[in-house]
Parts: sequence; structure tokens; C-alpha cells
Amino acid sequence: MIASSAGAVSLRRLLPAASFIGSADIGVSHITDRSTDCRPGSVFAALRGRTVDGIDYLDEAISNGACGVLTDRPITSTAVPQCVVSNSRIAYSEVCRALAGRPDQRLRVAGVTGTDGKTSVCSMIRKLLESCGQRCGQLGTVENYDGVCTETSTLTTDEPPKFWNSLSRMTSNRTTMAAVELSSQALDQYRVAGLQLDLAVVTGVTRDHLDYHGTPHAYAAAKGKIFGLVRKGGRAIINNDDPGSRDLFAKHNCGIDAITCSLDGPADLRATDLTSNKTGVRFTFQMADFAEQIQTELIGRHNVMNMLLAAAVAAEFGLAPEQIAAGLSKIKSPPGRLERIVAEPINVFVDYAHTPDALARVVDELKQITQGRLIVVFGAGGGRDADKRPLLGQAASNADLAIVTNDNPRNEHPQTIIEHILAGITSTTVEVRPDRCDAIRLALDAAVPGDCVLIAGKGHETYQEIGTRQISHNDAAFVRRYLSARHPATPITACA
Ligand SMILES: CC(=O)N[C@H]1[C@@H](OP(=O)(O)OP(=O)(O)OC[C@H]2O[C@@H](n3ccc(=O)[nH]c3=O)[C@H](O)[C@@H]2O)O[C@H](CO)[C@@H](O)[C@@H]1O[C@H](C)C(=O)N[C@@H](C)C(=O)N[C@H](CCC(=O)O)C(=O)O
Ligand SMILES: Nc1ncnc2c1ncn2[C@@H]1O[C@H](COP(=O)(O)OP(=O)(O)OP(=O)(O)O)[C@@H](O)[C@H]1O
Repeated sequence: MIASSAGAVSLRRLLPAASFIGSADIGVSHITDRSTDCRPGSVFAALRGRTVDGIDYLDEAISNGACGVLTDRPITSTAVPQCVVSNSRIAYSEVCRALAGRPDQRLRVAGVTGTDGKTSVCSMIRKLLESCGQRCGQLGTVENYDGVCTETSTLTTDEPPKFWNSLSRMTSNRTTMAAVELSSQALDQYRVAGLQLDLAVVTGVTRDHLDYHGTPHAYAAAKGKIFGLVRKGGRAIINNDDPGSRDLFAKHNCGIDAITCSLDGPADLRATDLTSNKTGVRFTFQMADFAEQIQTELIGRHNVMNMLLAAAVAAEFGLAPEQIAAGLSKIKSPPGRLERIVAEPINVFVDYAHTPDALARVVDELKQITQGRLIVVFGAGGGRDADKRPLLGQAASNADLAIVTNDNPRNEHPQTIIEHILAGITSTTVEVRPDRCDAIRLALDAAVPGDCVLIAGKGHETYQEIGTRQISHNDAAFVRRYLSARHPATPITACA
């Protein structure tokens, strides 16, 4: 729900194309799409859902006090005033934006979309800006930061009331910049309609969420909507090494210019002479005439690309290349993104790779810097895109030992998910341990000095969804607990 502190907003003025039934105008000071959240004076936004239709809850909304309805078709069975629009989701976000005082007009906003890398890039943008004393809000999967307070997130991109309230709090906290993750579902559902972006960043477009979008084409079309949010004079920032990103920009760019980033070829921002080793990556950061060598503790070429994308945003937001280079070398991984839990004598990483492309990349990167064997522990979520499960199995096949386990089985039978994954494993030695703690124990016990253990899929998450229950579990915390209890005399010490 969202309530205005600045008085009622006229829907007739805000939505000039709308038609009205039962009243010449509706004044809104509080709007919600949840019938249960309505209170005296609320306007109820009746949204068509995938499971139910909001209109079916109008009576409940009215009995809770709703005195107007925002709808995409006239409703014959009600006496409350109606505001009829062509797309109630777009109108709902625009009303929430107005009630929040159009905070995007007082912020420089970078929106980040892509199959993988949204959280990493937003976190890097914030860290780069903070390294120069700037305050930057951040909204996304792991946390929402309004410039002063951090709260744990529930969605990657919140629904309109919460999204617009968060931006509004940033402006109240004198934050002038924001990095926001935009999921394909949110773009498809117009959760941020009306948002004016200065920069639209695309990290990469591969495969995910086909359970929701149905086809790769529909998935890409949803992501492509990000360019339609860019304000006049704004730009796109593109991972030029990724065919999916280039294609997305070519098809949906809405006439805006792009800043390109590349590790492999010509681009506006480049990382050249890249070498990976056990402690991180070294590369030369190039931007126009500026070039400087960077040593980062982050692992993987994908993280170097994430840094370039974040650097491009920081440059557009006013940082000098020298400031960006200094900030880049200090960046640490966000929680659960190739986070190193143990460094010696085995390496243990926790990573959020849960798409086939991300898992294949991470396995490949770690393989290159591991002297001994690479052991990977992973599973796949239930109730989501089942077709990606064998692809995850295939992605892990480059490891020396794959331990297949539960991720979030949700309401599916865990064994069925495991069978789907196993069908894709083409080589490597495989073990199955449905219990995630058992699987991690097996990996840590099997590892000898020089080996690397990758625990993939859950990253920062603090619970597993098994059936309808949420069971407390965090991969990194479990590794630390197990190693400290296992052999008190062992030289294996978890990183702080
Ligand atoms: C699959 C999906 O995205 N669903 C979103 C969608 O729900 P829906 O279409 O099924 O809505 P519905 O439940 O049928 O209800 C329709 C309308 O009736 C209303 N209603 C319903 C019941 C009732 O008693 N009273 C009532 O008023 C609902 O509030 C809603 O407005 O529209 C709803 C209203 O906007 C969203 O809350 C809901 O997101 C839910 C919370 C969700 O879990 N979404 C996930 C999948 C998601 O968006 N994830 C992405 C990406 C994550 C990633 O990158 O991995 C994210 O951005 O987090
Ligand atoms: N640029 C990238 N290209 C490919 N894979 C990446 C990239 N950046 C990160 N990854 C992989 O994807 C995983 C998730 O990263 P991150 O959380 O930044 O992505 P995300 O898009 O925010 O994911 P989600 O939307 O599911 O929260 C990482 O742990 C890593 O394995």
C-alpha cells in the first residue's frame, strides 16, 4: 500500500486517457492492489492476476473501506466510482509514483537487468560511488538500502507501492543516486512503469524463468522493456561480449545510444591482459585514454565484466577514471557471489549460480585456478522451469566430482528434481545426497589440499523451501560451523 503525505492526487489529471464511471474524478491519497490492505478512503487497484482476478476481490476491498476502483474494464456490479484505464498495472505504478512524489526526478537512477549479475553490478555501483564519498541507494534481491537503513529484500524488484516508497526514502535521506535491479517479471508486469532511468544496464541475456515467460522470445521481450524506461538523453550500458545483450539492444533500443563494455574486443570500456589466479584476477582497465592495472580479489571473467558495467555507470554519474580505478581494486564480492569461505589448504566458495550459464561459467573459472580437483555441490529449485535442470547437470559436468543435492524443492518431490539433473550430467563422478548438509559434509570431507569446493545455487539465502516449510539453512554458515567442529586441529580455517 502507499499513502501520500502531500494530499490527494487527482486521477483525472494524472491519467488523462482514463474514463470515469460514477464520478467525474477520483482523488487518491492511498492505493493498494490487495483487498485485505484497503482501509476507509482507499482506492483499490484491481489487477488481472495469473491465478485470480483482482476484480473478484472488489467486494472485500469495499467492505474494508475502499471508495474507488482502478480497473482495466468497466465493472457493472458496483456502485463505487471507477477509473477505467487500458492497462491497470501501468496506471497503478504511475499512481504510486505520484503519491511518492516522483522521487526518480530527484535521483540519477541506473536500472540493471540481465539473467545473471544484477545484484553484483548494483552492489559494485554502490561501492564505487561510496568509495568517493557519494551516497547511493540500492534495491535488489539481497537487500534494499535507502541511503541510511538496510532491509532484507523479499523480491528482486518490489511491487509498485514498496518500490516507489523506497525511492522516496532515498530522496528524504539526501541520496542522489540509485542502482536498482529490474527483473524480467517486474518489467513484464510494469511494476516500475513511469520510472525514468538515466542508465539501462544489461549484464547478459541467456536462459531463465521460462516457467513464467513461456519462451526465450517472451523472456527477452520482457527484458527489452528496460530501454523504454530510459529518459531523454539517457543511455544503455551493454555487455558487448554477450550475444544476448547485443541482440536485446539491437531489437529494443528505442533509439538510445549505448556505452559498450568488453573483455574480448573493441568497446568504450575494456579489460585487457587478463590473468586469473588463486587470489583473484589482474587486468588492465581501459576507458578512453585512461589505462591502469587492477588487481582484484574477485574471481572470474564474469566479475570483471560486472566491474566494467559498474565502472561505466560510475563514470556517467561523474566519477573520474582515476577514482573508478582506485575503487575497483577495493571491491569485495557481495554475499554469496563467489564468496570465498576458506582459502587454505582447500578453497571453498559459495555462489548463487542457479542458471545453466552461470554454473557453467563458475565451474570453468574455478577449474582454471584449481590445482587439484573441483568438487561441486548443487541442485535445482522445484516449481520453476524444469527444463533447465538437465542443463544445470550438463553445466556441472566439467567438475571432477558433482554432488547433486536439494536446492529449494518446494512442493515437488526432491528425487524427481534430482533425476532431471542427473539426466544432463555427461561426464564426471557423481554422488547424490538429497540432504544439503550431508552433501556439503561429503564435499568437505572428500577435499584434500589443493582441491576446490564450490557450493552453488543458494548464495546468500538463509533458508531452504522444502514442501511448504522454510528450513533455516545458509551454505556459508554451515561450512564455517562444520569445519570448526570437525577436526579442531585441522589447518583449515574459514575466512572472516
Ligand atoms: C509470478 C508473479 O510474478 N506473480 C506476481 C503477480 O501475481 P499474480 O498475477 O499471480 O496475482 P494473483 O495472486 O493472481 O492476484 C491478482 C490480484 O488480486 C489481488 N488479490 C488476490 C487475492 C486476494 O485475496 N485479494 C486480492 O486483492 C492481488 O493482490 C493481485 O493484485 O502479480 C502480483 C501483484 O502484482 C505479484 O504480487 C506477484 O508476484 C509474486 C509476489 C512473486 O512471487 N513473484 C516472483 C516470481 C517474482 O516476481 N520474482 C522476480 C524475479 C526473481 C529472480 O530474478 O529470480 C522478482 O522480481 O522478485
Ligand atoms: N555477468 C555475469 N554473467 C554471467 N554470470 C554471472 C554474472 N554475474 C554473476 N554471475 C553468476 O550469477 C550468480 C548470481 O549473481 P547475481 O546475484 O549478481 O545475479 P542476479 O541477476 O542478481 O540473480 P537473481 O536475479 O537471481 O537474484 C553469481 O553467483 C554468478 O555465479
